[in-house]
Amino acid sequence: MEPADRETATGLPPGIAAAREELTPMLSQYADLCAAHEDALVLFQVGDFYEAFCEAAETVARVCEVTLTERSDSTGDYPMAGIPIDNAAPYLESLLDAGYRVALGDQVEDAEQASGLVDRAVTEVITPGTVVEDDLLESGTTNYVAAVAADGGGGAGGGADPSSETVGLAAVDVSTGECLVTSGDRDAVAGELDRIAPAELIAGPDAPDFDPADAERGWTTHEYDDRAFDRRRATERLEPYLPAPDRRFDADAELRAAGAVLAYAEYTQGDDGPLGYVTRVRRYDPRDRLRLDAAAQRSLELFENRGLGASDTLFDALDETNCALGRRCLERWLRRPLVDADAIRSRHDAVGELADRSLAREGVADALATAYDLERLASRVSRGRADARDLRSLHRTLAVVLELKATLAGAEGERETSGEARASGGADGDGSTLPRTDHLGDLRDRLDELTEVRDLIDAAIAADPPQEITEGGVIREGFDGDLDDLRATEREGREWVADLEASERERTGIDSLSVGHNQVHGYYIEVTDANLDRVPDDYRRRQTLKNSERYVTPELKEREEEIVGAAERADALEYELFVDVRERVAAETERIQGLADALAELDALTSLATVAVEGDYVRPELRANPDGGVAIEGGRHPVVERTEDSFVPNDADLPRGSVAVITGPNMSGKSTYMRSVALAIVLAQTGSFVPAQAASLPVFDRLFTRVGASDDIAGGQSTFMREMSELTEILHDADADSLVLLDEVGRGTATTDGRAIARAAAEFLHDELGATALFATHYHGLTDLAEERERVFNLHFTATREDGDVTFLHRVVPGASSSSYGVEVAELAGVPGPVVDRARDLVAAEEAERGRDPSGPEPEGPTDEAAAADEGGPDDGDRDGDASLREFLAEEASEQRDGGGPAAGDSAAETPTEGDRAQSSNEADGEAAPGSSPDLAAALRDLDLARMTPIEALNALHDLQSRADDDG
Ligand SMILES: Nc1ncnc2c1ncn2[C@@H]1O[C@H](COP(=O)(O)OP(=O)(O)OP(=O)(O)O)[C@@H](O)[C@H]1O
Repeated sequence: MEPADRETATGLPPGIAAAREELTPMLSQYADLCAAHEDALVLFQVGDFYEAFCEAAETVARVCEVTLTERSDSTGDYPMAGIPIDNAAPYLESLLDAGYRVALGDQVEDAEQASGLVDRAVTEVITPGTVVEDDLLESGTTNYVAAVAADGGGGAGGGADPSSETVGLAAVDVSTGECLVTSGDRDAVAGELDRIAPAELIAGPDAPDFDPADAERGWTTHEYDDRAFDRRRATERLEPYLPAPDRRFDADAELRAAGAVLAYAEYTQGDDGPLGYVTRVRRYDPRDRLRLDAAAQRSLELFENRGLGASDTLFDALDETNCALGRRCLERWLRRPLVDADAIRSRHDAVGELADRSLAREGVADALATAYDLERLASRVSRGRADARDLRSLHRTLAVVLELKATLAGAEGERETSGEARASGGADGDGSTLPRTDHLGDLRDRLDELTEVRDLIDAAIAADPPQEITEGGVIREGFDGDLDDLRATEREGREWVADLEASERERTGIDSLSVGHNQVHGYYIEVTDANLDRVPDDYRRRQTLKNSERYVTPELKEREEEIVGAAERADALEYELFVDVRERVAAETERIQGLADALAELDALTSLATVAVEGDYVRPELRANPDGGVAIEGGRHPVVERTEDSFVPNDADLPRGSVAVITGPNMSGKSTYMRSVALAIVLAQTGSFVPAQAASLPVFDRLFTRVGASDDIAGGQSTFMREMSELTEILHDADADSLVLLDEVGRGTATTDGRAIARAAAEFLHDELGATALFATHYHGLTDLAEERERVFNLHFTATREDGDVTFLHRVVPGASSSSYGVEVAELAGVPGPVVDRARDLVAAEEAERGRDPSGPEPEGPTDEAAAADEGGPDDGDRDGDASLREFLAEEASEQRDGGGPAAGDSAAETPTEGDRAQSSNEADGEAAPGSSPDLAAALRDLDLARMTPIEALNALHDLQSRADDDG
């Protein structure tokens, strides 16, 4: 959106401002609301429509694709555009998507009762982070608005020392009332923001810049009234939410962020005072959870998958939840796996119990599937936005609680027998009652039946009420005596009218006489012209039609007034009674939210149990010894196994603090293997079972991943620089309680530099940090680290060649790979024979060159040769120089990127230039083969392999092949 466009559409549109003095009272009211909401586009209720005027109208017409019309009054003509209130959601969504905040200027008094201009006020400001409308929200995901504030150190322009700075972060989900508060240094808070993934971020005056320049961060950032971040104001703001707020937080920055985010939330909800349903303002410490930053979440494809289908994520593999509450809970759990071993075991207990007892599990799942979104219902009730149908939904969900309790019910004695059942293997068939574990037992206790609320709704609200709450039919008969009397009067009156036709026909002898009703004249008696002579004296003419006359009688008039009066009073009374019932339910918001939490957890656990059973997962044993490592038997990748016909399980045995260097051909399964190990950790610490035959796992505090540049391209932003800054972060922050995954680190630069960086990083991880690490690499020279370092060992993947076909076994085996198979893989992919032959020659030439000229581009050093000698594999020469086709070309490409000059770190004097290299190769080759025509060779050299995805590389090879065919 153009800034100019935003300026004229939000706040007071210039066209209205220009005419401000002459405006009619209604447009003047519009102008006032616009002026009070400078950062929002005001939609102004006029009857059944939301209207906007002048420049704002133009924006609404364009964004919502509605017609731009004109409003003309005595003061002039104004462009106008409107959207129907009944079906506003899709239009509001378009405005939000276009980056607008929308203030709803609603009529706040009954138009019929208003004397003069109807009063209007902004009842809600809809913003991406604070929407509460179900139509605009995804049911299974949380929607946070967050605020950041900073104490000490350097703020945005402060220039002081950022290391002494504490950044406070508060996030609130306005649709459910959840509010989280934490603090840390800049990086920690940036990590938390990635985890929370707010839809909107508001920044305090001194907050560091967390602008999502990085396209992967989806939130919009904007400034909000600085005063909201003031310590005193924030304290006052927080008082209704939690007593003595200044003693509840660890840092002023937390308190100020929390005060500001709630001020903003209140503002968007119409500035009507504290939000009664925000009852759970919780402070947390990020260190109490497994820390997974955005890079780890992304590369492990927890919630997003760029390569495969969008639904091929870990979350999708785990999501067998039955209701929106459970889905959001599971998402929260997966974003913040636990680090407390007892808490993890407790979840495993519950999952195990639910997994063991299929009938009970299915019973729980079926019951939960009928539960409504209690959290959002509770917040609607509390905000006074719930209608009678919402209360009925609440009632139905409370009935589910009874069912669940019955399913989970366990007599006290049964818990004792459960110990025996588990000890004896626990396979007790089914039909036995849950719960046997403390965790499920506690959950059952937390399932608050809320009997009073259920009974109240049942007694008060009609079984199938209309959506509208002002037009009657909402309150059940028998709930209120006065209402019943009024409805009886109305009913009797209508019955009297219904009988009137028959009695008047009899009295007058007019068989065609009829009784009817219309909006304008009310009840009438209609007589055709042919019978007018028989009309009695007490009939008063009301209306003359073409062939008939309509009459009333004094009694009919009286009855009509009685009926209308009773109906109006009954409707008004119903509304009052409804509001009263809603307020009484709202008084129990906290209990309803407590129940919602319990249902959500139960659903998440049931989902994990279902996945465990259906996916053949095993309960991981948590290492009691804090120094224990990872031991997985027959581990699988939970997402890849769903897309591969035959997934090959692999073992993993990683002592604590060890570094596994993993080599093997492209596509052999290195990345998949490393991720399987990391995902087992994430799953286990989330409380899930893991896809393996057996697993014994430690509890890690942090999980870091760094995947090669080509695997992580996001909108062209992946650069070697970024790769290095992520590596820096890992080397800075990882420790003995971290699991680190490094996938082809260093491949975004020249080979010499890349392998040097990879080696140095591996050494540092091992020597200085003691982190447990998996390190996949094509730099075979790295494998000799195993000889030099105590806790470094090699693993590799192999391929077999049979009848010219290479088959990837996807099986991990100890030791270093003997070949990178780069050229073979190229051949397999269909690269033309002459290109493959030429590549082999180039490999050989490079090795020969290194052998001849010790001052040439840096070989791996003596350690490489030692390893090669030890290994004695079939392709020892390969290992020495990392001379796969791919790397050679990558080196070429990176040199070319650097302007055709020597790669960084190489000696300028001794590195051949691009031209030299091409020439010498041609000379070495003698006659140019068809495939090595200068064009083709140049095209091959031009390929920027370090920046290509495998598919792009294959396509490029395909093109080259076609060209070679043409040449040939
Ligand atoms: N254990 C396995 N069982 C079956 N198929 C597997 C297994 N591991 C990997 N694969 C398949 O092989 C493909 C390539 O695996 P992966 O990306 O892990 O290879 P890689 O060795 O990391 O490749 P590169 O070095 O090119 O990055 C996967 O997409 C998957 O389809």
